[in-house]
Amino acid sequence: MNTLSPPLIPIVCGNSVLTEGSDGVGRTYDPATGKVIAEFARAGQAEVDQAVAAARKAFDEGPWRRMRPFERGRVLQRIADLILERREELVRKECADSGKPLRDAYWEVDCSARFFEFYAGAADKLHGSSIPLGPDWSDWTVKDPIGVSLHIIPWNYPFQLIARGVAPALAAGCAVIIKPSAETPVTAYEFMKICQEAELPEGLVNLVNGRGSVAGDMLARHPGVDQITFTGSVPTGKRVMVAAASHAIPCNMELGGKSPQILFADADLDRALPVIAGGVFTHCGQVCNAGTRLLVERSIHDTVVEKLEKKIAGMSIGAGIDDPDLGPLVSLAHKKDVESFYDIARKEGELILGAQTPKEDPLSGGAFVRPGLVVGASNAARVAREEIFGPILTIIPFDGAEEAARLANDSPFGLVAGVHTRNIDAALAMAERLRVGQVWINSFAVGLDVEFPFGGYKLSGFGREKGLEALNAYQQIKNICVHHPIPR
Ligand SMILES: NC(=O)C1=CN([C@@H]2O[C@H](COP(=O)(O)OP(=O)(O)OC[C@H]3O[C@@H](n4cnc5c(N)ncnc54)[C@H](O)[C@@H]3O)[C@@H](O)[C@H]2O)C=CC1
Repeated sequence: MNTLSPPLIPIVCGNSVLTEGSDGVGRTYDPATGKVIAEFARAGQAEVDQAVAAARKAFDEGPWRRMRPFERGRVLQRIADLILERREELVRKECADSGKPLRDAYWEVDCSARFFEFYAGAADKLHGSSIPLGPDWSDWTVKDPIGVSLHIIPWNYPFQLIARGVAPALAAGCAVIIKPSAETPVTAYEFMKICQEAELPEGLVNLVNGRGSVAGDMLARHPGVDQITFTGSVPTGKRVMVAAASHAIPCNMELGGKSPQILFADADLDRALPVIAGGVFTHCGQVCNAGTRLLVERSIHDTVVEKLEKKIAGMSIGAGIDDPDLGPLVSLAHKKDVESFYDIARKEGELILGAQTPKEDPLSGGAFVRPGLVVGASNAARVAREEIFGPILTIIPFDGAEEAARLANDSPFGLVAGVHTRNIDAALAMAERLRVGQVWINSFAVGLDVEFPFGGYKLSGFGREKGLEALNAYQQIKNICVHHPIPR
């Protein structure tokens, strides 16, 4: 055996582990070094059909949805425990595959365990309601699992986004198929091993690796799939919606954003600026809810730019495993896309720092970029409207709350927003006006945050993940109405 060959990640359909797929073999790279870390079997129609058949059988004939809900909860709790037992191994694998700094990978794995804990506790609390129709009638609702749920996962949080969707789907009684990003398939297979160890029924969770435009599209169109949860870009999300429409199934869409952080002059800058920087530079800006549009009250604009410039000039850049401030981007292809925005920024305003990585730079072999600030660009500029998915913060001044609200809402997206001020009345008034799915006041995307609903307005998508609201995507409501006249 050649011990130097990279490991091969299979497709898993029920109990069948397929090391070959009809769409050939893909490779995944460590973005810090450009080295291949694993190969994976790419699914075509045959494997997609097999995975859907396994999931269908598990849902239609298997024990899962007939189990008592608390027993389903116990299995989910076992998955949470196994994730925490394997924490170190998962963190290292995620670091190497996605490039994220060590502390972000710890967050990702811990958060994933929290999703399973949270929905373990929710499994036996999926109540219906009773509806009063008057004497001689009884009417109530029950919540049925929706069926086979497809999870199309992006590359930025490959493990956590599996947990975010799969945990509520399983709690609700569904069977699932996971389609990881071809950029980051490594920890999805680790998740399958955990499911096996937790003794999930055969076929309840299936793994289909492959290209989005091939395996992803085939899965989304497959008549055996009942629901889709998608996280990724707007153009791909629209393609998935068309595929879902071809067989009239519902989908949950989480499509990213260009989230505003509104900084009033009365804010405590020592508290606010680290939060603002964390909101944009975490995982090198490759976060759907990154706060990449900073709206600053004009009187403090120059001070804020100066302080942020100082902060980002001192940021360390390196391989995720060394836990730098900024790891590499996910791939060299994505680096090229992000770097194109440095040129756009120079045309639309002034780019502070953020130069392209020079050829002689020791980091130039990996997908590294330098963080940048853009000033002097308007809210209509591409750097203020498009999701760059890199470490670039666009800073725009405003005069008064009216203008701040107008600028914040003048975006095709509406995922989250941050408001930084000492005046809680002003913050709450602003929160009311913002057309976004979530408002952070004097904070931004902190904690393991599995408890509250998350999702966007406008192009950021629809449907809600996380919290108890997420369960709605995986259940359908059945109404039962009984006429039973009682002799009186
Ligand atoms: N909102 C978010 O959290 C994310 C947003 N993005 C944005 O998307 C941009 C491009 O990144 P990509 O990885 O190319 O994202 P993408 O949106 O193309 O891919 C997301 C997932 O969809 C799958 N996919 C692709 N085409 C498909 C199709 N026709 N049918 C079914 N599934 C399909 C991919 O294989 C992957 O698993 C990024 O630069 C970023 O702006 C990327 C990742 C996460």
